[in-house]
Amino acid sequence: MDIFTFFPSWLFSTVSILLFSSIFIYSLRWKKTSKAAPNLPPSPPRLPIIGNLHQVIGKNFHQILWKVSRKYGPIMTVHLGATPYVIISSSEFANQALKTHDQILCNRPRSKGFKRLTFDYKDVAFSPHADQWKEMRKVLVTEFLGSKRSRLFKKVVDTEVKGMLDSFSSMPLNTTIDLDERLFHLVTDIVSKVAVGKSYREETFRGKKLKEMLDDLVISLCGSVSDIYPGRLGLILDELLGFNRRLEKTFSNFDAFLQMVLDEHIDHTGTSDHEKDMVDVCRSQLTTNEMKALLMNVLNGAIDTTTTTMVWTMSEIIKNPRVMKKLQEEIRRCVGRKSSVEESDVANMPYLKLVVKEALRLHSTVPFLLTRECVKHCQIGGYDIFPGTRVLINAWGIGRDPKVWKETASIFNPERLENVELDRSEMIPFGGGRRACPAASVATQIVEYTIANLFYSFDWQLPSGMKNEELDMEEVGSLIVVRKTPLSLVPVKHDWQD
Ligand code: HEM
Repeated sequence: MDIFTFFPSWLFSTVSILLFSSIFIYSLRWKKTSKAAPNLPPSPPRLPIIGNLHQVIGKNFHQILWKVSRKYGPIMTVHLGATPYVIISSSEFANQALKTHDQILCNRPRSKGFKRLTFDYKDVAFSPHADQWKEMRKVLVTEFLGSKRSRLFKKVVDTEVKGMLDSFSSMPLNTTIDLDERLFHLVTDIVSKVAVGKSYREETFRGKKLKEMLDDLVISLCGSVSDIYPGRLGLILDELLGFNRRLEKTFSNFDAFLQMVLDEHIDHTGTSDHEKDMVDVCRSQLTTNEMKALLMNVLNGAIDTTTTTMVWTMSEIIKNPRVMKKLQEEIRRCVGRKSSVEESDVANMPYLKLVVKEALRLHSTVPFLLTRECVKHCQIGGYDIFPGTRVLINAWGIGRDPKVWKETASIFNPERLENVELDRSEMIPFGGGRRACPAASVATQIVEYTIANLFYSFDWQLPSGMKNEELDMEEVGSLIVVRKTPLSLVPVKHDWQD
């Protein structure tokens, strides 16, 4: 008795075909999956629940992860809480992320803080890569950073820088100035006057000054536990730790402040075109929430970054008397005897440009570029990056990488950049690709112009006979890297008889 006795032959053939084809398909799929077994970036050992948090929390995140990358490689995965982050620490892989895969790594992750403080992703910096982002970036570039506002920018920068120089000149001899504070005032006044027509720096709003509101904003943008513990645990912890309450308070204060700013623009209709600030020109193109989100980006993105870049540049010049002498010779030769440097003079100061660039190389004030999120599978350095993966690029480390900048990487030497073409993400203080900082050129010009004026009019000394070379350069901060101790200097009016 054979099997055919019980089953009709057609049924047997059908079952056999089905069986063989499923074995075939299964084996193909198995082959395919085993071939596609993900090749994930190496990862340092981590603890349950907290991942690698204990290694980075409370420390200079960029420095710690730079050290870890020396052991685990220029692309690695670290776990912050329950969320893996791919960390890129070489110009080669940064170039792959920002140029080759720019279209794939152009998203920003969603976050409770971002969502609330950007009025539901109406801004440029934190919104996902979508049409809304494109539109808002276009408005920012044309209405704030572009040629339409350049006349106002020039006038405001000129007036504010000259006002600062005059205030230094009128101080009693040997007065020590806190440059961190003074340059913060300068940049706040410039940015506020171009964006909203006046500086609100001295005003108090709901018991807070603008600086305090901006500091609260940064904490609330990044402090949500649910960003690294998605799901119920994060939500509960945000509530228990008071994050939700703080976020609402920060939002409510900032929203009310921005509403007041917008209300004050209602009767600005008569302002002439070149006197119009950003709000004047954008109000008719944007909804109220879009306008507020854009202002949030401008105030939050422009002030601390530009101030800190000026402070680090000054610090490096002061610490290196050879550079200071050469720079002052260039500026004074170029300008001659005038009351101050004009904007057009700066074009003839190649050494100044190298000095600012070299300071940006060593001091990426935003040490990690704003977090990217992968939208489609790609490979970097041969490792798989899957959709949804968060990617952090260590711009601070890349600017100091001895593989690119040789063993003298950490030494401030502007001449190293003379006649050097940089096109492979060797230094990325403004990021790269479509999400790069749209203000790189404007910010650099403001820094160059301010530095030129400071070193034209004054010879700077450290207080209490401290030697220049002894200036402390210790850093603090993870979102923005600032000096640990303020930069205190004594301005000495330059004596042209010398
Ligand atoms: C020296 C000063 C500045 C530095 C070092 C700096 C640095 C950066 C960096 C590193 C990024 C992230 C780029 C990336 O993810 O690839 C960024 C983004 C951004 N910056 Fe700046 N920035 C500066 C000044 C400014 C100013 C003056 C503004 C004024 C509006 C500004 C507005 C923005 C915006 C809107 C973004 C987000 C771009 C996007 O996601 O499309 N920044 N900046």
